[in-house]
Amino acid sequence: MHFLEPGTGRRVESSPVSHDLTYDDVFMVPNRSAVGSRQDVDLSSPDGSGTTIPLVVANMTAVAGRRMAETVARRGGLVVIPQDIPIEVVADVTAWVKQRHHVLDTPIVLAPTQTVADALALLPKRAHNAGVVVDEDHRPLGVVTDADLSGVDRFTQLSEVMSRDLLLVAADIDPRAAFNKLDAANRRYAPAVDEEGRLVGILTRTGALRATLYAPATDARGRLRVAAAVGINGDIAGKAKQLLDAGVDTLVVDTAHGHQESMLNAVRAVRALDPGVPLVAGNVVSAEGVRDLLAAGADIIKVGVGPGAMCTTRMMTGVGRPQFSAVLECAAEARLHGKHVWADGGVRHPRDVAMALAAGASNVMIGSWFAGTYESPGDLQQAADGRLYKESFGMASARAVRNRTSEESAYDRARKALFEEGISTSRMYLDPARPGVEDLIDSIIAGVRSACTYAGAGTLEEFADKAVVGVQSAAGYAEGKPLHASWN
Ligand SMILES: NC(=O)C1=CN([C@@H]2O[C@H](COP(=O)(O)OP(=O)(O)OC[C@H]3O[C@@H](n4cnc5c(N)ncnc54)[C@H](OP(=O)(O)O)[C@@H]3O)[C@@H](O)[C@H]2O)C=CC1
Ligand SMILES: Nc1nc2c(ncn2[C@@H]2O[C@H](COP(=O)(O)O)[C@@H](O)[C@H]2O)c(=O)[nH]1
Ligand SMILES: [K+]
Repeated sequence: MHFLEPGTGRRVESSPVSHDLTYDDVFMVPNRSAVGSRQDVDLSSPDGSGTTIPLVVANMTAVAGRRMAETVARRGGLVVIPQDIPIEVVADVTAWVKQRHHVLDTPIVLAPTQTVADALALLPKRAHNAGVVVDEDHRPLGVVTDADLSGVDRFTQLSEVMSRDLLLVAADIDPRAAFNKLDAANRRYAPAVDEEGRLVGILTRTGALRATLYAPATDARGRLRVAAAVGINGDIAGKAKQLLDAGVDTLVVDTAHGHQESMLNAVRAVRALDPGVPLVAGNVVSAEGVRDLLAAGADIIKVGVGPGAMCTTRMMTGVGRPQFSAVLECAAEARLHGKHVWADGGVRHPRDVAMALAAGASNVMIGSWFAGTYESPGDLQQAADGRLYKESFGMASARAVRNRTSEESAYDRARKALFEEGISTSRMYLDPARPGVEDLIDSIIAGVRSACTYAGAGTLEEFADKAVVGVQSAAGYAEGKPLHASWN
């Protein structure tokens, strides 16, 4: 990456300003490009994590669960299951994700004798908003959607309200053929069945389209990937070993202050296990932090102190660093050692992902933004004005600390409750135009693909190499925003 010198337009090595920068402070100028199509850009990461799009979902309890994990891995990203989840549950989630289909979504399966109330409770768990009613042999009998369930008594059996007019597709159908079939029949989705007619999954029209545009993130055996985090308290090596035995594909050792001795010891302990999967450690924001964590045995360094949407660290402590400069410095240091960094926190627009990649990140972590989707673990709630939302909270909030320390003594719990560095409740509204995490991924990846071609880059490494970044004023940033109503 080069900076743009204001006024001259020359490309220079170092920042034209003497302060640190965050995503909003910077912009990119286009370069001459030989990349003919945005679709030709290869977004797979060089960092060994196996992502085919540079997105990692942050290890936050309000964001990263099994539904998020399968859905994001199917599109090529990776989800980190948080350290607060009991190991047995992480093992279950890992096994479940690894049995998921690459193309078909996991259906909501209902019996004809179940009630409208049962279906209504389950439909919000899927962006496609449909349940498949099956017989005892798992063969589809009908489907139910919101439209079938509204205005009906809640105890009505589904056999009475389901739509029996089924369009079925073969589970192994070519995605493009499936898209055409659904489009021709003017259907939004179809249950997919095996040769015996048993339900395997559900395929939406957009799901079929996406299957032609994305490549799933898969392990050596072709199964979807999932990552998991460990903290730095207790028997870290023991927990890490259990996670590895459960089959997680990437281990993340995560703490607020990643540049502390207990963290370095934790990383050494996990490295000593010879994990055989990428070992991610953080969070730090300086070249020294990167060096020490790499020396302790990390493969990938997680960068970001304070940019997170749920994070109050900077307001509580004054500690942190504007994220663009933090990523730039840390990525440069990691590169000297042949290693990589993940940019963690503060992403609110597709452009932020592009800027993080320009600064040299090999993947970009997103937390809170994805909390406001159907796939996050929380219950879907409705505000007084009718808008749908989910609750989000920080991993260092009183709420998270209370859960994490439930086994500890009353004294320790009370002591730890004092060090709150995150917010306990935030409403993350679902965007009516993009309510599912895949809708957000579509928009982010479209932005990133386009950014690469503007820079003349066909890969992420080329992008980080060729990007030309300038520093802008708040007015410059504001100019880039769209206008949703007239000026006056
Ligand atoms: N990226 C970010 O900006 C931040 C992220 N987080 C996230 O919150 C989650 C919880 O992390 P964390 O609070 O580290 O909790 P952990 O439970 O992982 O433990 C932190 C350990 O580090 C010790 N410690 C020493 N100095 C600090 C410090 N300045 N801040 C925190 N702990 C310190 C603590 O001891 P003792 O309690 O005795 O001091 C404790 O033993 C993680 O997911 C983390 O990523 C939290 C804050 C900032
Ligand atoms: N200081 C805190 N940081 C937190 C907390 N919970 C999560 N985080 C960090 O934020 C990122 C995700 O950032 P986002 O802007 O996408 O939400 C996450 O990976 C953590 O590093 C917290 O309670 N306090
Ligand atoms: K913040």
